[in-house]
Amino acid sequence: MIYTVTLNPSIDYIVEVEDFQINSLNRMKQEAKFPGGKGINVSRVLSRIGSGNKALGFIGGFTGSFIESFLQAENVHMDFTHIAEDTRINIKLKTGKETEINGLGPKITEENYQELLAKIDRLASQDTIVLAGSVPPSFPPNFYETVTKRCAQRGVKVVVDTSGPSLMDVVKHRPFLIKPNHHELGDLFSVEIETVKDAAFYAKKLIEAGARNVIVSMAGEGAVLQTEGKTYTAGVPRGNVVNSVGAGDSVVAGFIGKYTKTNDIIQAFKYGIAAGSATAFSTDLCQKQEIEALLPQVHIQQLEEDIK
Ligand SMILES: Nc1ncnc2c1ncn2[C@@H]1O[C@H](COP(=O)(O)OP(=O)(O)O)[C@@H](O)[C@H]1O
Ligand SMILES: O=P(O)(O)OC[C@H]1O[C@](O)(COP(=O)(O)O)[C@@H](O)[C@@H]1O
Repeated sequence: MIYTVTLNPSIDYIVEVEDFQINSLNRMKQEAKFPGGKGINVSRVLSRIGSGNKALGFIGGFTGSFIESFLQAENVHMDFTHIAEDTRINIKLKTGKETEINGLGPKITEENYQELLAKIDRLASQDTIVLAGSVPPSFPPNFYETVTKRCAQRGVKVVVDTSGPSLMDVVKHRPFLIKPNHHELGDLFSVEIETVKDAAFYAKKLIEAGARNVIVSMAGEGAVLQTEGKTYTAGVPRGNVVNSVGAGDSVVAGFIGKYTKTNDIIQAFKYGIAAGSATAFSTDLCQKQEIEALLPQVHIQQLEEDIK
């Protein structure tokens, strides 16, 4: 079974304003509310592609109830830990450009923390855990490292999609997959990543530090998969980007859902990239048929200079 963990879920409030003016009253052209948070997005896409999964994490208040009802209606399985404060609301402002304002998130108590850890400690070697998104301010900043270490010791496959320096502490515990985008990867090494070759160079550094597979997504510019021996690149499909929120999460879901079924890393990479683009081209997260329609446009190539 695949478990996703969202420490800091959100309602993603998508607001479209035409001709946005600062310092004056703007009226919305369109609005939509979706459950958000990276692990929850991964769970929603996994459910849509028929991969059994369960969403873990913290949920609370009226915002939390909205998320639970929404997920229930989509038949996403959940085992959330309930907290006292409201789950946050993240604003995604579309004004021709995409501006995001993400909330801080509620307080998580020590008791909440221990309840979640106990659930995670029940996972076993046939399971995969996806740790995705930011760590709430009231939380131990090394949480992902702690969980990766504990899970890896029991043979659980660990997937981590987060940013910041804590990622370097995670990789030494041999996670199965990490998926930074090229900005996040660049920030880790204090460099600008502009080309697929740059991305491959720094992805190899993460492999040398312990990660087993690294996907670097570069939005419309393609993606790199670095394994322990080989480097693959993917060209992304061309299309009209409608809402790229959750595109990276869809890459993770498509990859891990396909890999769990086939054990084929290249097919999984291809499916992940098609899922990312299918989400970028739609208002909400992608549907299975949208992913599969894009598959013929995703071309995977192996780069020649592989590491040993
Ligand atoms: N302009 C685009 N055209 C086609 N696909 C895109 C575009 N932007 C994003 N995607 C898809 O979404 C995936 C993730 O996007 P990216 O912005 O790199 O990650 P994140 O959402 O984590 O920041 C890409 O690998 C690609 O499949
Ligand atoms: O936990 P963070 O880093 O604040 O991010 C949460 C946000 O990321 C998302 O999961 C989208 O992530 P991506 O666009 O990177 O795939 C939103 O649903 C949510 O609002």
